[in-house]
Amino acid sequence: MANVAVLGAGSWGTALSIVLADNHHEVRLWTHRAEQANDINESHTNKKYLKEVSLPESIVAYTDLKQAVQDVTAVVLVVPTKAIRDVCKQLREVLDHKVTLIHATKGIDPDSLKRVSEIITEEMPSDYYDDVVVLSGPSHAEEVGLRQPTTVTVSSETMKTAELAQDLFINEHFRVYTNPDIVGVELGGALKNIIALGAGISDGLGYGDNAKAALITRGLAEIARLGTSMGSSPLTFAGLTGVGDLIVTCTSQHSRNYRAGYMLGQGQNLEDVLEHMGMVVEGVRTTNAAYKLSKEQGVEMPITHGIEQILFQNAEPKDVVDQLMTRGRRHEMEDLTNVLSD
Ligand SMILES: NC(=O)C1=CN([C@@H]2O[C@H](COP(=O)(O)OP(=O)(O)OC[C@H]3O[C@@H](n4cnc5c(N)ncnc54)[C@H](O)[C@@H]3O)[C@@H](O)[C@H]2O)C=CC1
Ligand SMILES: O=C(CO)COP(=O)(O)O
Repeated sequence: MANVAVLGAGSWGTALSIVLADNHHEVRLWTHRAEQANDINESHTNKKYLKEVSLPESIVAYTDLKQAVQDVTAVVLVVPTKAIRDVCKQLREVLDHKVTLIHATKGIDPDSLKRVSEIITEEMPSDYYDDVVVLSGPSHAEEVGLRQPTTVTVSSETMKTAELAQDLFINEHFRVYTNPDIVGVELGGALKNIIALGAGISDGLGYGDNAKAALITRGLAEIARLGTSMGSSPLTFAGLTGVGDLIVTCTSQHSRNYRAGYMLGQGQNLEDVLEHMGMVVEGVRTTNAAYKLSKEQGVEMPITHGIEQILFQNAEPKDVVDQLMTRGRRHEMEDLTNVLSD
């Protein structure tokens, strides 16, 4: 069994640590907060981020990054997108051997417009890993922590590295598939958060299931349009990291993006909503990134543009829905065929 460092002790880092501990790996869960490390090591809980789940004793929290990564076989990065570059900078100072480098973060950086694996590749010298592996899919931490059936996908440039990650995580509760389309896997995981904000907004406005089904379906069409324009396979968006993650995030009360959207739909302002959440709502920054990417790639993304207006231009959610509903007429089959032929 392996020694694995998990960097980021939020809800997802903690849930993934449970999966690894169940697979008999020695898990070093790194946090930059001493109080949280004490909570994990003394009471075997992570109260703020994954309450009501008790952690296996083989998960040990560290605040010293050098100690956390000493002699580990794999490093799993699970901090928010905003922190990835900084954590990689710290990691490269202390890592002194080659590891399997995995990330489970879902976002696009609005400044560089880079995917998370691209940021990691920029910051981490290539002699420390073969390829970066992405782990993504429909997987709320709250359910993974309770060992409820969950499926995810791992992806990297080479199948061999993806399979190393698959071996580390797969068990009877947590089924791990591989997919070679790293661009599509990362974009699906990041972009669905925008549509989940929209689904929450729609429910917050009091609209019903028809509206939500429309958002999910037309949201998937625009995710696939941007994804294929950036080199993804359209098929990936029919898989776990595409429609799978879109469904779970748009329909689950666990989703922070959905819940933040709901509060926005009810009329609260963004600053108050984010303060209330106290956990990362990746869709906010990713909306900004996707808005810029859609302009750069010349791809139509009306839902993303509408959500950008609500988040950053003070647009009224109801006006944005009205705008979406009264756009010029479209031919559905033509839209879908364009994605397939891109
Ligand atoms: N929560 C979930 O169910 C899932 C989350 N994800 C993704 O995982 C990533 C992390 O999300 P969560 O764990 O849910 O977030 P969270 O808000 O629960 O926790 C984030 C953690 O990162 C730490 N952190 C923030 N900045 C840091 C820095 N500069 N250095 C070190 N640590 C830092 C925080 O202290 C906190 O422990 C996000 O990209 C999210 O989209 C993916 C799948 C499921
Ligand atoms: O990515 C997730 C589930 O697959 C988690 O989504 P939220 O960040 O919206 O909670």
